[in-house]
Amino acid sequence: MKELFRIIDANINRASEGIRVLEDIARFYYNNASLTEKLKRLRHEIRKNIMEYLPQCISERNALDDVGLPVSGSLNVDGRNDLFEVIAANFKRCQEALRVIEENLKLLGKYQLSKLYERLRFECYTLEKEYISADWALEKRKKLDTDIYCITAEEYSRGRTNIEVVAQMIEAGIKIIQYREKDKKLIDKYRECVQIREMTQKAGVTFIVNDHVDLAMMIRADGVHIGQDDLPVEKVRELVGERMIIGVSTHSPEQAQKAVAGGADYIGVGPIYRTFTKKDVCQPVGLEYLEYVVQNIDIPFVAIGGIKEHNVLEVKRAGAKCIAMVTEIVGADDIKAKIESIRRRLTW
Ligand SMILES: Cc1ncc(COP(=O)(O)OP(=O)(O)O)c(N)n1
Ligand SMILES: Cc1ncsc1CCOP(=O)(O)O
Ligand SMILES: [Mg+2]
Repeated sequence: MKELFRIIDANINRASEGIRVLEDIARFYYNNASLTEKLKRLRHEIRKNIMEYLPQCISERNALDDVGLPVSGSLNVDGRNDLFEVIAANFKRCQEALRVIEENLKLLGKYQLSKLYERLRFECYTLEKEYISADWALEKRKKLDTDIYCITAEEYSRGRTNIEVVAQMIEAGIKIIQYREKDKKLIDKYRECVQIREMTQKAGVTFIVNDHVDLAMMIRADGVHIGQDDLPVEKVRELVGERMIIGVSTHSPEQAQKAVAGGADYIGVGPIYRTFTKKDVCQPVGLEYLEYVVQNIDIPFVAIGGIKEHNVLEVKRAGAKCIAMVTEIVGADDIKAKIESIRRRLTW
């Protein structure tokens, strides 16, 4: 039975290390004092309660002869490159370890202590929920909290590539960029999106891909924008998961309500004015529909369609906080100067 202490020892370490990873992300990445404190308390509880058996645990420890070591070294199970995956994996690691401790304490006849580790495991489930909600709140909601939503369109970019245009948008301090290209081959869109993902990631800019859910997922975009003729938002949500932003184009109150009910994170509201940028565009919806959205819809929205420097203030005064422009920006002589000029006007 003394081998059971070896199992308990390994799992106390596993659980504490998992919590430590989560604690440091909460502390240094999210600056979340409340979660940091709760995780620290949990980590101390995990270690403190086994103290009386620490001598047995240590004497059974034999890391060098661990038959599991070569196996875990040869499995490629740690290829995580997303913070969310790291968080999810470490909660699982900790919960599994606590379960193992619990079962082995039972085998040793230590029922009271086993119950205590069961309680710690349940605390861990609750903390996971709190942690992930805090993570989403930070990662998702802030992303539409910006004035100008930029959208690419190489055919109107005066010979500049999308990459050059995006670089200038980023330099001008734009915080959200959508990749929208209608006529390129999918493989070319993919290659451009890979580059733009890298540029936006480095600059802390939110990156949305228009139309292609698969492409958005593949390049780890922050979100995807879909139209009325695309797949239903509920189904897109099932595919992309909770972390990705979903934007939905709307042209009427009914469509807005449906998008909200379906779980959209934001809606596009437009076309406000006449536009020639979109080939299959519907009639302008005018400021009237925008005003309906301002008063009745409580998710973020972006006004779009025919918006230029000369009419942007009117759109803002009708209640739009976030305004999308395609040709006015990508077609400008000097993109940075144009953005600065629009921003000055928005402060009038
Ligand atoms: C922010 C934003 N709003 C609306 C649209 C238009 O989307 P959709 O109706 O699917 O038309 P296309 O852009 O795909 O032609 C958008 N892209 N972005
Ligand atoms: C994509 C889209 N959706 C509604 S209008 C529009 C195009 C807007 O382009 P512009 O800002 O050049 O009028
Ligand atoms: Mg579309």
